[in-house]
Amino acid sequence: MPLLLISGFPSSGKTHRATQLQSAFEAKIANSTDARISRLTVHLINDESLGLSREVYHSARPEKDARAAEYSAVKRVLGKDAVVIADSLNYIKGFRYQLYCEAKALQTPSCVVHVGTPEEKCRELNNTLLNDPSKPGGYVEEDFDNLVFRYEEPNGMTRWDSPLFTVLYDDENPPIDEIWDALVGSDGKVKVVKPNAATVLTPAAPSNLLYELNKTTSAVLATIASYQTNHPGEPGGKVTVPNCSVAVELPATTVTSPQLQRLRRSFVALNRQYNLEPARLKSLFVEYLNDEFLKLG
Ligand SMILES: Nc1ncnc2c1ncn2[C@@H]1O[C@H](COP(=O)(O)OP(=O)(O)OP(=O)(O)O)[C@@H](O)[C@H]1O
Repeated sequence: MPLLLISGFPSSGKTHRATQLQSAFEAKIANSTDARISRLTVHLINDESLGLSREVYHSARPEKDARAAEYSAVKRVLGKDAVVIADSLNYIKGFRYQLYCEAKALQTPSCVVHVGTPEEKCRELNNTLLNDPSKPGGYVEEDFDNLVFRYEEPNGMTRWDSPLFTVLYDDENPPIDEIWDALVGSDGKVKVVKPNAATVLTPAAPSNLLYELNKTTSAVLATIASYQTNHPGEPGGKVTVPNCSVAVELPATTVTSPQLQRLRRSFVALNRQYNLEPARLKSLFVEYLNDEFLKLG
């Protein structure tokens, strides 16, 4: 069932918002006369529920393990009659993308709540937590700075970060009804997301998937390179890709070959674990590029 991803700076108030949403959702479920809704439960997954300390963010390996723990915890409950609130930093775009794919593969909606507390306020809250051993949380300064530096802000223009709700520190409550509507639907209609051919998980990944991913994405880059060669000094433009229903929409700024290669590599890394339909690879990559180009302007 639906997935709500919370994302925000360290000590920004993510758990504060997650518990507000959890209580509000539980009240809606308790008051519903629709059996499809009244059987739902709300699962809050965060560092506390997973027994993780903030120290995991001090070095790469434990942090990676912590993310893997969150990922499996979300996956474990996602298919059940549950509304899952993933209340963690969720600061890496690729990680949010993977969770989005998990939800989509189960034909269930997802959305992102960005806790938009400014950095200086987060620092103040963080210092208060550090000085109060009776409360959980608080990051040592070096980890706090590092996490803020690496934070990849959600972008509502991308499919995996939308719908996106931003909650400011002074907002008394998040937009609960709108979020509920995005996840569960109004008027007792439980939402079902149309599966995307690309994200339906099939039992066994084709063994040549990595080969196909590399071949297809390289072919798309070759088409873009040839377009750029034929249109020197002209950024922007629409590139028709052979045998693909979607065209590449180049941004107004010039995209260099290393930039394109970087995007290609991240697409391959993100998707190599999914059993993607080879026929959909090309359009999926083009859609991914277009999403990324939108950010370049
Ligand atoms: N909007 C707010 N209004 C009042 N208090 C808040 C608000 N946001 C956060 N706080 C307080 O700030 C502290 C940190 O909040 P919280 O634990 O929710 O942050 P977090 O983002 O979940 O932290 P972490 O990054 O460690 O998971 C808590 O004491 C919380 O009560």
